[in-house]
Amino acid sequence: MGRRGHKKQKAFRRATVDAIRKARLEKQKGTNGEPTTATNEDQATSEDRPRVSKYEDIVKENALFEKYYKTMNLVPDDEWDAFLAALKEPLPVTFRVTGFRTHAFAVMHLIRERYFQPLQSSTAIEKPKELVWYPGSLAWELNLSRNQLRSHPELQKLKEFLYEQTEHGNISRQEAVSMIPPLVLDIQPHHKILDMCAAPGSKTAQIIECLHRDESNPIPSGFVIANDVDNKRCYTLVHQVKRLESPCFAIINHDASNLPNLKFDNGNISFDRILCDVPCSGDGTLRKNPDLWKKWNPGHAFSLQSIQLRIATRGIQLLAPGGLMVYSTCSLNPIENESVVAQLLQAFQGQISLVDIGDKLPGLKTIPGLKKWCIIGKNQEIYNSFEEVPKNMQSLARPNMFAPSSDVIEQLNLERCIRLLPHHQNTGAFFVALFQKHDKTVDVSQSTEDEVSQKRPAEEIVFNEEGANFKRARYHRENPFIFFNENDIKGFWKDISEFFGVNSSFPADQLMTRIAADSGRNIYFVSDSLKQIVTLNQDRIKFINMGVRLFVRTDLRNDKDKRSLRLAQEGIAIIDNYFSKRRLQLEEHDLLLLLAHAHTYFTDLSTSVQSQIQNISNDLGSLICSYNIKQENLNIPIVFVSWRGRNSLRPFVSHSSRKFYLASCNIDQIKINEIIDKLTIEEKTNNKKSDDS
Ligand SMILES: C[S@@+](CC[C@H](N)C(=O)[O-])C[C@H]1O[C@@H](n2cnc3c(N)ncnc32)[C@H](O)[C@@H]1O
Repeated sequence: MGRRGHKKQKAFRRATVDAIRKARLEKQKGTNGEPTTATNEDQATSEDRPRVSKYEDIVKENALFEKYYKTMNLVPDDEWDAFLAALKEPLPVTFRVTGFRTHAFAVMHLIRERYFQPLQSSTAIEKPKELVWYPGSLAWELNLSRNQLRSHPELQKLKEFLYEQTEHGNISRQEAVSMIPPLVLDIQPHHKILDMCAAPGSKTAQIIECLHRDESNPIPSGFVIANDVDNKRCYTLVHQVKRLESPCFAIINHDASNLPNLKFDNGNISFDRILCDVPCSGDGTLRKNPDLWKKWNPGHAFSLQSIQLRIATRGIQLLAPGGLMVYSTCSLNPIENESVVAQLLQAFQGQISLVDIGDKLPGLKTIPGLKKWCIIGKNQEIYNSFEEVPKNMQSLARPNMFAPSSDVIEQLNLERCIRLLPHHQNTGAFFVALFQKHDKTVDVSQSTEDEVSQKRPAEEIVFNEEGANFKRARYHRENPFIFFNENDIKGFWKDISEFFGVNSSFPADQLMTRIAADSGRNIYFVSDSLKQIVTLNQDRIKFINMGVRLFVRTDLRNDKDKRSLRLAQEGIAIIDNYFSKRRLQLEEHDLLLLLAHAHTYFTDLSTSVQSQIQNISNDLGSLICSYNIKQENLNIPIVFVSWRGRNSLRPFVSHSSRKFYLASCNIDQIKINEIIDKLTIEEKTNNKKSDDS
């Protein structure tokens, strides 16, 4: 190559790298350093922000983007204008009702009766639209534009309710297309599941819900290991999944492309289901991130393919024979989609194949994966094969980024992948491929040697200041997870279990703290499998969080006194199942009083509850309160913990839960707001009194 060629090549590389660095830096500022230009999950926060005028000024055009996708016939010719127009429109709000089935149906019933019903009579607004392909009628699309909100106060009420219930965890505002990958995985309660790139975690939450689909069993045998390379984003993930109160998940912090085998059951874990939702250039999120219009550049996809391929490759290695792995991106670019899929199918030839998911979700409009694509250079030149790529670009646009020859491609069945296009059902764009590992492939759990080099656990990969090169940084160590030993169970735990009447079948050896059993501030519970996983692997994998909190230590003077442990509301599913003493069955009168006040005197409670309290014992400490709200054909069981003081009862129920319960008891919204306002004042006065005393 001549001098001029070298110069040109250098200049092109520098421009591409600069663009990537800039995009990374901007992304780092916005989302804690994720090395992608967009994720599909920032909706809840970004939509609540006031619209920034700079977004309105953004010119939603990019000649390179348009030429690239038009040339490769990404959408049929006669749909091109609709496709482009949809990409320039803001995305409607979509949400799904979260949580386990009975509860989710109760929330949905309330939303329909209270908030959707009044909207039916209005002709001026768009009615809430069900996402028909989402099971159980639990996912919806809403038009909440400013004009709509202004013109219809009922819509404003719905917005407020959704906002509060999102805080509470009953609702997840999630982009419609992002709900698809967990649905095609067909998750069962016994599955061992890995979520490789999990933060911020809306798909992890969906997976955990599927794992708990049998509500009669609060501790399913399956589990979810949710991983993310970004330490900070792992804590967002903690926040997202904690509210599901499951003892069956663990969060780990590792580079997924290099994830060591996890020891389990005398071997290594091979996962039944894997979600591989890789970092991507994110041009499928243009509707939500309009600033991508000016940033779009083919270099993004070139630079990301390698990590996408490495993560997915590790996923296939960790998949059990017969298991399923879903690969997804919110990118339109075939370099990040079909090209990665094609390379995986060729690398694991005879071991994996694509599952046809076109018809898996009836009502969902999709197009099949592409079998032909091209690459575009910065100057709008189109290349259909590597031979056409000028030398100065050959280190970026690699041969494997092009579609394989037509005879090979026919055997790969790329048409079994699905693409979601924005104009088909008013969504973002998305790509999903589902792999199945053949039954006869070698099971990684049988191998004794780790196949991958293992990273030292106290290190993570971060971007340096320019955002381009990698460096290693040390992060703080997590406290270890310490399980109750025989002495703890025979001594310390015996007292507690007698106090609360804990069923003898309760597996107390699955209780753990982050310090020592008898002095940790919180006591958590994890499933049997997770206990095994953390015990066998915590010296080599960085576990961030796991399990559900059952007890919190209060400030009572005697540290070892059973009464100094308060029951934690987040462990209520386990508590309700195993704890038989210190329980109160409320009447509606009691429930309403307790929900409306910070403290309720015993003398104000129904005579039935007063006598139950007398029968329990004079010991201060936690009580478990239950009530069944009956709504037409629905029965909503409510169980919450409260603290028995000398003369009064104090429920530990958040404001958003109180609002939900009050609404379920048919209390009017205005009245609910009044109640909560008064409660806030009461709580402040109480706090002031205790500060003063
Ligand atoms: C598209 S987002 C995932 C969204 C997530 N699945 C959800 O539904 O909420 C991609 C994630 O991959 C993470 N990531 C990037 N490189 C990674 C790697 N090498 N290993 C693990 N995670 C990685 C990013 O930190 C980011 O959180």
